Amino acid sequence: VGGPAMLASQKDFNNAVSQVKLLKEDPGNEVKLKLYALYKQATEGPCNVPKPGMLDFINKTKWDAWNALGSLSKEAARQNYVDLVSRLSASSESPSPEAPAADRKQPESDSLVVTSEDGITTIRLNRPAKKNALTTQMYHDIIAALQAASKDESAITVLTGSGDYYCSGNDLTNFTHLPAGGLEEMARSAAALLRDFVNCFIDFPKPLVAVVNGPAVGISVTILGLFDVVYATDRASFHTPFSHLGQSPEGCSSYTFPKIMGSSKAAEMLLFGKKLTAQEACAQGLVTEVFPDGTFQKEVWARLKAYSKLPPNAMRISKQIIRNREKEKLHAVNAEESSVLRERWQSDECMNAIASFLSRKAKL
Ligand SMILES: CCCCCCCCCCC/C=C/C(=O)SCCNC(=O)CCNC(=O)[C@H](O)C(C)(C)COP(=O)(O)OP(=O)(O)OC[C@H]1O[C@@H](n2cnc3c(N)ncnc32)[C@H](O)[C@@H]1OP(=O)(O)O
Repeated sequence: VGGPAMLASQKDFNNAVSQVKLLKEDPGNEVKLKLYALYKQATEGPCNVPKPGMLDFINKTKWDAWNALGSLSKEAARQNYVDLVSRLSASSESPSPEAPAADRKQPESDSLVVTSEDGITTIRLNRPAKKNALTTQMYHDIIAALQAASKDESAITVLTGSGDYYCSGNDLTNFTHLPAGGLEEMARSAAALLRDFVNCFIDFPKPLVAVVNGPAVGISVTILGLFDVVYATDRASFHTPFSHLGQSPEGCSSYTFPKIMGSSKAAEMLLFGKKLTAQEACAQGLVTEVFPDGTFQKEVWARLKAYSKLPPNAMRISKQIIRNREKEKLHAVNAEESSVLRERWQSDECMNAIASFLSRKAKL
C-alpha cells in the first residue's frame, strides 16, 4: 500500500471557505452544521468549550456537531471540509447530484463496485466466476473504498458479494507471483497489505454492515468480528480452514472469535476449520440475523434503508463508545497475526496446501 494520500493544504482550505459563500443553492441546515463543525475542528482542534445549556438550543446543536468529531485531527477535518465543499460546488452545478458515487474515485478494476444511494455506501465484491476471491488489487481497492466511505455523506457502509458466494477468501493465486526478492519478500509485502487492510476495518468510524449473500471463507469470515452488524442468507456458511492451508488466523479473529463465541467454539473454527451454517453462526453470535434466501435481499435492504435515516452523528458516536476502548488491543492483535502469517507463508505446510489447490488436487 502506498503512503497516505496528500491532505488538503491551508490554501485549499481557505479557498473552500471562500467558495462556500458563493454556493448557488442553500445546502440546508444539516450540511451547514457539518461545515461549521469541520471548520471549528480544522481551525481550533477538538471541541474545548463548555457545553451550552439545554435551553440554548442553537448553540447546543452546534456544540454537539463539533464535539461529535471527537479527536479527528485538524488536517483530516480540513480535508473533509474541502471535500464537502467541492461536492457541494459540483452538485450545485450538476443536474443529477444524486448520481451514485459520482464524486468517488472508482476502483481500479471491475472486481469491486462501489455505489452510494439512500444514505448507504455499498462495496460489492464482483468476481462471481471466482467466488469473489480477493485479488491483491481488490485488497487495495477495498482499503480505498473504506477510506472514501468514512468521509462521504452516507450514514451506513455495507460489504456484500455478487453471485452465489459472498467471498471465497484470499485468492490463492496471489501467492504465485513471486517478486524479485523471492518468497521472503512476497511474505513481507503480503503481511504489510494484510495489516493495512484489517486496520481499515478496525478504524472504520461509521456503522459497518456485512450482507452475507452466500458462503464465506477465510478472511471474509474472520473480519466479520470487526463489523457492527452481520446479516446472512440461510444459504450462507462460515469457514476458516487455516490449518488445512498451513496458515493461522487473521482479521483479529484470534481475539474477536473467543470473545464472541467462547474459546472452545472459536478453537473448533480456527484450529480445526469447522464450517458453520448460518444458523449456527447466528447462535454463536457471529451473525446478527439469518433470513430465508428467497426474501433475503428485499428484507435486508428495506431494513438498512430505514436505519440509514437515523441521525448519522448519533450512530457514529455510539459506535465510537462501543468500539474505541478495544481499538488499541485490536491493532496489537492485527500486528501480531500479520507477523505470524508472514512466517507461515514461508512454510512448507502452507506452500504445499496452495500448490495442492492450484493443481486441483484439493478443494475445501
Ligand atoms: C504478494 C502479495 C500477496 C497479497 C496477498 C494478501 C494477503 C492477505 C491474505 C490474508 C489471509 C487470508 C486467508 C484466507 O482467506 S484462507 C482461505 C482461502 N480460500 C480458499 O482456500 C478457498 C479455495 N476455494 C475452494 O476451495 C473452492 O473453490 C470453493 C469451496 C470456494 C468453491 O468450490 P466450487 O466447487 O463451488 O467452485 P470452484 O472451485 O469451481 O470455483 C470456481 C472458480 O473460482 C476459483 N476460486 C474459488 N476460490 C478461489 C480462491 N480462494 N483462490 C483462487 N481461486 C479461487 C476456482 O479455482 C474456480 O476457478 P476455475 O473456474 O478457473 O477453475
